[in-house]
Amino acid sequence: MTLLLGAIADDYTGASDLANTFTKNGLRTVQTIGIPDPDLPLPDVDAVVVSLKIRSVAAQEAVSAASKAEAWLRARGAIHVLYKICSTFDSTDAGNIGPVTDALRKAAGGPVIVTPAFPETGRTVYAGHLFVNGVPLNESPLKDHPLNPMHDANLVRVLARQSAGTVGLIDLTTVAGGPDAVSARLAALRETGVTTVIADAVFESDLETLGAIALEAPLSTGASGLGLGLARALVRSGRITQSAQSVEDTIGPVGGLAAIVAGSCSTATLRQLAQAERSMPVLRLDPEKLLSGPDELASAVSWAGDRISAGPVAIAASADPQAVGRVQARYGREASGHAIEHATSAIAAELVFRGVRRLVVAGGETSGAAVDRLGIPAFLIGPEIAPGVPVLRTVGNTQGNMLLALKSGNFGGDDFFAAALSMMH
Ligand SMILES: Nc1ncnc2c1ncn2[C@@H]1O[C@H](COP(=O)(O)OP(=O)(O)O)[C@@H](O)[C@H]1O
Ligand SMILES: O=C(O)[C@@H](O)C(=O)COP(=O)(O)O
Repeated sequence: MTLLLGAIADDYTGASDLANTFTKNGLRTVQTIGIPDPDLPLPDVDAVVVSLKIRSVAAQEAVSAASKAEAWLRARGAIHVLYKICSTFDSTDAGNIGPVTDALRKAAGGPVIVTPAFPETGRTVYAGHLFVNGVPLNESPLKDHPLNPMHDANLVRVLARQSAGTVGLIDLTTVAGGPDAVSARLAALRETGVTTVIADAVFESDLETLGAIALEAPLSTGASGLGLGLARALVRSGRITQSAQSVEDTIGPVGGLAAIVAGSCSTATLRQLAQAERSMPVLRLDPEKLLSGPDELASAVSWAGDRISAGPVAIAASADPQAVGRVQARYGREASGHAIEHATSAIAAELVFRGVRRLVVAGGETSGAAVDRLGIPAFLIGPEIAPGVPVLRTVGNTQGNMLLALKSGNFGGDDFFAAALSMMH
């Protein structure tokens, strides 16, 4: 397999978001789960997004996994590698955006452009500060994230705390000045020893400028907005010779039963579950019971078994910040997160065992755990359900063709679940 653009995503929902962006912008793209087995039958593509589950692991583990993925992508011809992070910069002072970018930039030089801007979903960066739907990051729902609550909107500061290098800023005026202005600013920052730059971006045109400059370097770090800029720059460069196949042709119906499993506690997911309750059976798991033994899991599977042949069902661990806080106070943040991911992934696997072939999973970590448990090695990218969330078709899994949607916690409108199921046949 040869490719032009490589990406390493720090979680699986983020990977499907980026793969969707690449596809929409003209690149034939496949999403792999980790480094694929050499025997896995993958189509010819322009871009591969290697999905890792490294957003919330120890920094050294993240660096090691990302470095191996980068070596694999470069060995297959990637002229540029994008380290795909969350558009809400999900991380802690221990990492992992800084440590992974530092490790990958060692071979790549710098300064490396970093921007989580993704205007289509309301993520903009101005004066180095991240806004989520017009609200500073630290005032947005991300302040209550169960694993990485974000308390500082100043990304230069946030990245500096988790980076061994020196972090600078390319401001919006410079970006609006176009590629030459950005290049000149990068050269000036390089002279002063800056290794990594947060780049402002408010409009897609800003990301086109940044993508064009980033593509001239071996590495960048960002969300789907930067992915859009890179993809468009690559298409403009004339190096993409075949048009991306119509996404509807890529997938096709799979039949089977349908279900939703949710572990995301994001505001958007909570609203979507409330809306789903009006049209389908929704089981709210009791996290305390989930954490204290196998009974809650078994009764969830039996609840679904009684209903699922009549139509889609949803099973959710999701809870509001107060309830999440109570669980975390009792069991610890990481321990409760992992235990609930374990439970939701076990439920997803049981549902698939009972005939579910169309599965929507809400939550990044939740999706990672479920996809790993199902042993899915790769996905083809189908039509977009909502910005950042495509229909995915499995490749190389033992259960036969399945359709999945991996929904990032904060993505999708209130009717997302019904919209997703209506596109997955
Ligand atoms: N009721 C709950 N109490 C505490 N933690 C929970 C609860 N429900 C889910 N979680 C955990 O919260 C985390 C949500 O993260 P994730 O799946 O990445 O969602 P998002 O995409 O919204 O960030 C997971 O680790 C999940 O297991
Ligand atoms: O960039 C984004 O916002 C998404 O692609 C993403 O990574 C979201 O992560 P989760 O909300 O944890 O799914």
